[in-house]
Amino acid sequence: MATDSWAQAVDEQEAAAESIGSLQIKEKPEENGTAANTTDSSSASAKSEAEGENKTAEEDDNDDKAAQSLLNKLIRNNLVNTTNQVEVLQKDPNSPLYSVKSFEELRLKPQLLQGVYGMGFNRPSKIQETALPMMLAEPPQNLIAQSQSGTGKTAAFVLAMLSHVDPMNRYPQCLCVSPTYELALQTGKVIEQMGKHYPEVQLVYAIRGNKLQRGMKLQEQIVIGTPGTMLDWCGKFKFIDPKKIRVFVLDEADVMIATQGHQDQSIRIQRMLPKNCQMLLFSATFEESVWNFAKRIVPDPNIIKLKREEETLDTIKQYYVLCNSREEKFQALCNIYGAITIAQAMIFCHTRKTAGWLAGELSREGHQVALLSGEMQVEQRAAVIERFRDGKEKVLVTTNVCARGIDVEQVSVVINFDLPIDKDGNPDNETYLHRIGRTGRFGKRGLAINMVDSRMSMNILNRIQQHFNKKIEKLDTDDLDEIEKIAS
Ligand SMILES: Nc1ncnc2c1ncn2[C@@H]1O[C@H](COP(=O)(O)OP(=O)(O)OP(=O)(O)O)[C@@H](O)[C@H]1O
Repeated sequence: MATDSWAQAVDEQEAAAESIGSLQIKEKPEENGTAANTTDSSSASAKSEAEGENKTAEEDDNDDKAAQSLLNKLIRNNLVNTTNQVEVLQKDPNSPLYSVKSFEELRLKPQLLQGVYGMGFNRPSKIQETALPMMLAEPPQNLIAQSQSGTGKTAAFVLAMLSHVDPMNRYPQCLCVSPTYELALQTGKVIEQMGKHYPEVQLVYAIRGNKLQRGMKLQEQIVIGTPGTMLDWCGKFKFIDPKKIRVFVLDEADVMIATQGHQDQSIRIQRMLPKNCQMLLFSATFEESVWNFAKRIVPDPNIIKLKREEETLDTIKQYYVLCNSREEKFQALCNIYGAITIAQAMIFCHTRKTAGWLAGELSREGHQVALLSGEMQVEQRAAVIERFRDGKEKVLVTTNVCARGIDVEQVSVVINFDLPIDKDGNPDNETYLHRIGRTGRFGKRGLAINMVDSRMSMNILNRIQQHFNKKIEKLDTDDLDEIEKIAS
């Protein structure tokens, strides 16, 4: 069912490689802080400089306190969820959490129903209600599915894998590939929780550092991992017999396709799978060229696609703060620090270098922050995420390595210290959506605050607004009335 057209599409794509720019490797950004971080003599900058000169230090201090207290209020108000907010949303046909069906009507195995209810889920979300019948149909059908961040995609494909496994067979039957180590671990946890009452089904992690003895054959039915290790386990080490795989899931499928290394590895795995293996591709975003490529590699797919205006979640309020330089952004961040630590916050930087610098400066100011970036050892990264998830750290400074999938319910604020841009300096709309989607999980409210420090970054912000056709309001921390209005 799966392999031929994927391979063919890849060959075609390789032949046409030069013309498909968006499917080429996205290099790790180097310190470009550069364009975005250097001061620009924009009129906005000049205005705020002039205003700054007219203030005494004492007035500045008062402004900071007032701004901070109002921001606190704003964040608190955004955080307050009525207890039945999710239930209300699930009855609103316009909400991505809406469903007409119950989990029982989705005909899940009793052990899985127990797992679902054990996790505190009452009703399926829209993507769960729509995708599950397609994924559980006989004969199995392929699916490419898009749904907003935090709307339950992981739970949907985890339920599909658990439903398809034959627990009597002691060998891998489902493979799930994630782009990062952290995400693979997190998805594994969901499988463990959801499969809690189905102990015959076992899971193993194909991730760096999980060393197996040569020659051994895995007995676990589900393998979750990152593409490189998964490929080695299927090919080089033969721990997995790929011919016995019935379900192949690509989580964050667009990045798996758009990043050359991941794409090559995923394709090489996919080429080893049987023709009737079910392919499931999930993401919150699919850029047009990636979408077209996905449709060519997945035979006869069912498709669930969002309209552009549906991609952003209304539950996440978006603002920007105007500054003059990187130092001013840092100062603005210090001013609102008290407010963002009411719950938990993630601060995104464009490069590892900026993230390291920012975490260092915040620590020097006496703020407790955690840092997570790509050059850290994977075990260190897992430990940082765990501490953050447990609420031991309130603020996580990071890069795009954490932009996708990470699900920490208490995150109420996302700050884009640097706006997301691609290697050509254009807005990276998909990454923007994934980053702000770290807040507002499953109907929770969230705040996204974008720090703008130059004419160039203002231009990027405007293009992001145009792309999603969604206004990003200015957050003027000097304007008490305005903030009161937002807060109410
Ligand atoms: N039916 C449900 N009822 C209540 N909570 C749910 C339900 N489905 C999922 N959740 C919870 O909602 C949160 C977000 O779900 P999940 O991580 O599956 O979203 P996602 O769509 O995969 O997000 P992302 O696009 O960021 O990867 C999780 O904490 C999950 O436990």
